[in-house]
Amino acid sequence: MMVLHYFQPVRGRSIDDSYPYNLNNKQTGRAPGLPDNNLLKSFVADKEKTSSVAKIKVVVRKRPLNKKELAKNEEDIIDTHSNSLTVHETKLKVDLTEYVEKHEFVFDAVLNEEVSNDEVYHETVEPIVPIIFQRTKATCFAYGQTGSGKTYTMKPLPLKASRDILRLMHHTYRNQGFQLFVSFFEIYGGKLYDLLSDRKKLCMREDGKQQVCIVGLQEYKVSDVETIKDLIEKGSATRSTGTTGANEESSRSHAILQLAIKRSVDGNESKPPRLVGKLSFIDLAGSERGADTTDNDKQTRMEGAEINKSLLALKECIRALDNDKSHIPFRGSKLTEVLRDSFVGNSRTVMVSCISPSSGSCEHTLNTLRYADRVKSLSKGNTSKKDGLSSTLNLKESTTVPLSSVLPAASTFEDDANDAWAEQDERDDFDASEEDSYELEKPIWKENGKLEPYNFISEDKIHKPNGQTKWRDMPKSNLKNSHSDNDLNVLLQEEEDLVNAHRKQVEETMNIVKEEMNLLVEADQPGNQLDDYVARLNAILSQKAAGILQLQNRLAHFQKRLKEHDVLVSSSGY
Ligand SMILES: Nc1ncnc2c1ncn2[C@@H]1O[C@H](COP(=O)(O)OP(=O)(O)OP(=O)(O)O)[C@@H](O)[C@H]1O
Repeated sequence: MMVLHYFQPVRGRSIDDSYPYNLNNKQTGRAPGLPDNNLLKSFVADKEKTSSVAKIKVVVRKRPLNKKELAKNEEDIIDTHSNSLTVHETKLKVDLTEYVEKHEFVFDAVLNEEVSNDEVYHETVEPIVPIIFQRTKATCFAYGQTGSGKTYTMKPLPLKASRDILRLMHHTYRNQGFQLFVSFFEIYGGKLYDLLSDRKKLCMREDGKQQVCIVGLQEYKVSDVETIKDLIEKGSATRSTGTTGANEESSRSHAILQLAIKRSVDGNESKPPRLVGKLSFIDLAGSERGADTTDNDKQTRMEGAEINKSLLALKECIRALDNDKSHIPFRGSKLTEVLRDSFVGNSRTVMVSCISPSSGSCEHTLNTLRYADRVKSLSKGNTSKKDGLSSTLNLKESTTVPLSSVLPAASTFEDDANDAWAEQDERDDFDASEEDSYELEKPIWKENGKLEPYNFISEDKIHKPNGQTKWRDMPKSNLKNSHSDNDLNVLLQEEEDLVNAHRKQVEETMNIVKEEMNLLVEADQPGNQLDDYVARLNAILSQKAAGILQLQNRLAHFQKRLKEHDVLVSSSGY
């Protein structure tokens, strides 16, 4: 079956389609660092252009074939066009002759192996930098199998973004009290560690408005690019890496680097500055690492299971949004709790799907592209068109809904916009009778050096409320939530097990078919033993039937579990 995917991009912007804020625009002839202020001002003032930045943008990046792949004579099976690509998958017919199945995908942008990291930045993050000053939270994350180029793609982006943020602060927004803060942490084995503070363990708390706060996370106030570079290098060196078959420097954790823009209230520097906007960069652990569960090493197996869980939870959140569910299971994993901001309110999300071009990675590449397709379909106002032969993994057009309209009581952009500068006051409205509430610690606020850790909330100084912001532990004790979320975790694992069992069954079927073909060839030979033929055919048919029955049972069990989960979720009031 030929699987065709026809999607129209929400907004297709070619590499050269410059907009007023293009600090490095060769066509303007201006040196980098000398932006055209009039153009910048008009751009920033122009709300329409700001809102034209797509809510979810999905970009695919294909890397070149690496030495290992070339040595194995693996072929490049991906053709890229301006914003579409074709995967040429080699398959076997029943008579064992080869044929090529073409899979076509269309995304907001497709970047081929010749595209530089500068161009990746231009296409992905550069358009969202100015709107961070407009009370927006934006997230950029890379997704893809181990060794597909996620880290290679993500690593340069924060530095480029902070360079542009600082330029805006020093030119367009000069003397307006904006400050830039950097933090960097990782999620490893379901736990959070501060990469800028000797991997100090962190914990998450949530306020009454479901705003997630990472307790103990060090934020550094920065005012120059060199310092940011040092911080990024320090954090990256601290990150957990290991070796997989595909990549010697494989990421075993999800790394999250955040650039927060804050502003002092009424120019009063003694008060803690308030958050204006935030840009988060997430380098996800390899999606294929989750499948590393057969590894002999227990540690690696556990890591694989954890990564699996978080990537499945991410998929589940996307599916819940897609299916118009009122309950979005953000609490399925630490990753989705952290990513929550990316999906609610006035947020922008850029997903870069990294793919390997090699024939040996075809299955993983198709999985990555289907995942990207799914995320793309969530885009507000998406006008996806699909061929009648679309894969079942594609989404129904009618299910495309604005993300903010399906979310629970998380704060919306409208809330923020109405009272952005009074965010602190809003938090004070949190019900003081809540148990486990905490006071916001006064910031450790020094101006004597260029690198200033700004400890938003220090774990060891948390104490009971006396009128300031209250925080509480992530509501594990909330039976209603924890019940359905624990159940969800089990369900996520069962879903993955089902898909793996299905995959295995298909592989077994292929082997059986080969055996059958041989048997038929032998049956046509003169002097063939009929008894032997009958016995072997019998065995083959029994093996086929047993495989199908086993998969049917597993499927029936999973369907039952899905129903139970839905009942549980609806009975818990979501
Ligand atoms: N577009 C590219 N151009 C040139 N080399 C690339 C490109 N993308 C990736 N590479 C190289 O491929 C290798 C694997 O890339 P990378 O470490 O970024 O993969 P990854 O997806 O982050 O893997 P993991 O999930 O295991 O951490 C690296 O040596 C990197 O330099």
